[in-house]
Amino acid sequence: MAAIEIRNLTKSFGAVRAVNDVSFTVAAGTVTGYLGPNGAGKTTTLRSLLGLVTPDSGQALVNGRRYADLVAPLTEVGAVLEATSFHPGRTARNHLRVLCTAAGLPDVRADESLDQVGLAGDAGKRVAGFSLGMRQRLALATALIGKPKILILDEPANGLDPAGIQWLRGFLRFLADDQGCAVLVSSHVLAEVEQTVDNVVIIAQGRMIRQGTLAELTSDGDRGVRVAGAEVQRLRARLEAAGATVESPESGVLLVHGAPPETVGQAALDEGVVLSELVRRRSDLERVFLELTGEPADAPPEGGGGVATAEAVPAVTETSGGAR
Ligand SMILES: Nc1ncnc2c1ncn2[C@@H]1O[C@H](COP(=O)(O)OP(=O)(O)OP(=O)(O)O)[C@@H](O)[C@H]1O
Repeated sequence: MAAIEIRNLTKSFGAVRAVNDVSFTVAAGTVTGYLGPNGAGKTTTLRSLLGLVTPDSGQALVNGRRYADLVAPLTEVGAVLEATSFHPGRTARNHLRVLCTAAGLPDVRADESLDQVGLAGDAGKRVAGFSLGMRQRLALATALIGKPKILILDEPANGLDPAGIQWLRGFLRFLADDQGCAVLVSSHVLAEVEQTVDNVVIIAQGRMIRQGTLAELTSDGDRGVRVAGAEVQRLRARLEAAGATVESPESGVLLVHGAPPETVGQAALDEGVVLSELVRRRSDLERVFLELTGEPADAPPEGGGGVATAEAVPAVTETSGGAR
């Protein structure tokens, strides 16, 4: 039984079909990125898992049951939803202690959870003075209070600075690898999750477009081998004879499809051609994501309803071979 199971989930709000026949599972010890542009249906799916949205049809199950049927939900599932609100006058510690009391958990879990998310030094401070990033960490501490083995996180990186995002990546891997948790994390910013997740589920306009392992989703975007050098044209005939398709997008550059880098390198060696560059051009998840969601892959990121991308991550990653 999968820790998280979404089975043929469908939910409409009036005329808007927010989620349309979506199915996927998340296993213990893995992190799944739930990706899609704004309004894709991610939050509706996650809220269905937490019993906050009633599906029109299909199921959203945790440990094989509906959230409403869990006996001690906080010990099975922890969640961070968007726009989590806290009582501003309460300290972080008191906020969590209230939760401990309500859930029948020992008070000590409040400080332990704050420690886990790096807020131990802020336990006695009022939440009113917390930055957005600190609130996100507090929300995560809230999710962890019952030591659940399932984490459902809606855009948890919102408001975190680069160091905070780095910390979150490591923390999610720790939860999956060391604690055996099943982690489902939504995002519309690919760069936030692509270094963290094992599996990816992509939705757009309520429909699931693609799912698979990160490796599967990035390997099928092979964009050829780029080879450069003053005499590189001399390789063309040999490569074409080997069955490759060769383009020359600019002087001194060949783009080779249908041949691995080794074949291109061997051709250069055999012909005695000096190379200044030899790289396998491969799509990263971002390019795959943009293509799948119907956005022009080379377009700059849009604001508003578009897909956000991080400036630090180029739209095209060029690697010199090797599986990621
Ligand atoms: N309670 C609601 N009432 C009416 N429409 C809703 C409601 N919740 C979601 N929707 C609509 O359903 C669609 C999917 O929204 P949802 O919040 O699930 O998407 P999302 O992928 O989480 O987007 P975002 O990243 O912007 O939160 C959107 O068109 C949204 O306007």
